[in-house]
Amino acid sequence: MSGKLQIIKSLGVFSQACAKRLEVPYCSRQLIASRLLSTSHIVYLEKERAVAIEAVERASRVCKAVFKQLVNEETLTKKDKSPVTVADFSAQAVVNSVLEKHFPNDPIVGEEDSKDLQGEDGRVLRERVVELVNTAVDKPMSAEDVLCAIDRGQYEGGSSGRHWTLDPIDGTKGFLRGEQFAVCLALIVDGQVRLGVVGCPNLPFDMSKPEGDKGVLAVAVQGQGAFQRKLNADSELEQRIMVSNVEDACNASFCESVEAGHSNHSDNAKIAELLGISKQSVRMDSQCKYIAVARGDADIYLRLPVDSKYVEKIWDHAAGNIIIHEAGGHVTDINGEPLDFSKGRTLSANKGVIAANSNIFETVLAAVQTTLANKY
Ligand SMILES: Nc1ncnc2c1ncn2[C@@H]1O[C@H](COP(=O)(O)O)[C@@H](OP(=O)(O)O)[C@H]1O
Ligand SMILES: [Mg+2]
Ligand SMILES: [Mg+2]
Ligand SMILES: [Mg+2]
Repeated sequence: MSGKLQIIKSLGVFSQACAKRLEVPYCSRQLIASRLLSTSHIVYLEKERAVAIEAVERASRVCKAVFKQLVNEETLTKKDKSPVTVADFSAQAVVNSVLEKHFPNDPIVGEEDSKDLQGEDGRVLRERVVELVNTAVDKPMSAEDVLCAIDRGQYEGGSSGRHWTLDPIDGTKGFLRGEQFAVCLALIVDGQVRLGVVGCPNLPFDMSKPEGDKGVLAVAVQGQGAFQRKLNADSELEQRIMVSNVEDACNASFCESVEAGHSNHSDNAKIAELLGISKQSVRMDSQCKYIAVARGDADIYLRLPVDSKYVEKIWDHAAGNIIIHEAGGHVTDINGEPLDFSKGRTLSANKGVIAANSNIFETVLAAVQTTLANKY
């Protein structure tokens, strides 16, 4: 099939799928299609999008099941890190085996590895993980299969070809507290993030109804906008999400990590003061912060370095990064540089992260640079 024919064929399916999501009338669909035909960088990842959603939904179910058991056994405050580790490993095995089934040649940069599950020392943990994984996959997996699936995440990443990056539970501490955490999966092609899916099991679907339905799945493909749907719901209906349109930074609200060790709360506060922000920051774990900005619940996400040594990991930012961009916002590091996902497993070319709606981004960046002048 010629390149052009392939594009047209893809667009046919794209507009059907897109129309389902957007619920736009046919004439608007034609407009979308003609706009896409006139651009030179059409990215069409319908299968990848569907598979990534399935993988994230399955893994999110496993995480919720682990948490329910913790609560039921009243072990949440007593246990050490191992229950989380069980969920982390299980979620990574589930996502990686879904990816392997559909894209056997795609390498994966995943946060976890199977070291702690090996040998006699890892037996108890391993058995628990194998049991959990088998509640979430179609074909039974042996212990060896599970360890292998986890270790498919050892890819070194880089600037050429395509690979996935996975954070099976982002916001481990939030997960343990029963607060926000996220299952985050992204596809990187030639160093650029092209697709991101973030499952947020504890995030209210509608922030104006904090006690209402919880569980959000946010998804974006480059050039196709950002959407949210209910996580693990019967309906696949999607709503387009957009960043806020706040124009004056002093009216903005910002979010930051709960953990002061992950983002510098005192520098964040100085920046807020410089911008004339009077609203209290919203503290939240995980890439749920990116989703909060992408759908306008908050206007700014600040992740300022705590020390000069820490290097951010690609799985902590890839999915959130594309969702913000596709929702109409901006993301850079503290120097105004785009996050560079082509350097391997880490964001070694970047320091810190700033995300905001496009209206106020430059003002926020200027305040960050004034506050941090020569610090890093
Ligand atoms: N010193 C540090 N600075 C910034 N991020 C850090 C950090 N130490 C750990 N992290 C990362 O912060 C992530 C959580 O971010 P947040 O505070 O926004 O919830 C962790 O992801 P995991 O929970 O997946 O391990 C971890 O990768
Ligand atoms: Mg993480
Ligand atoms: Mg993690
Ligand atoms: Mg971790």
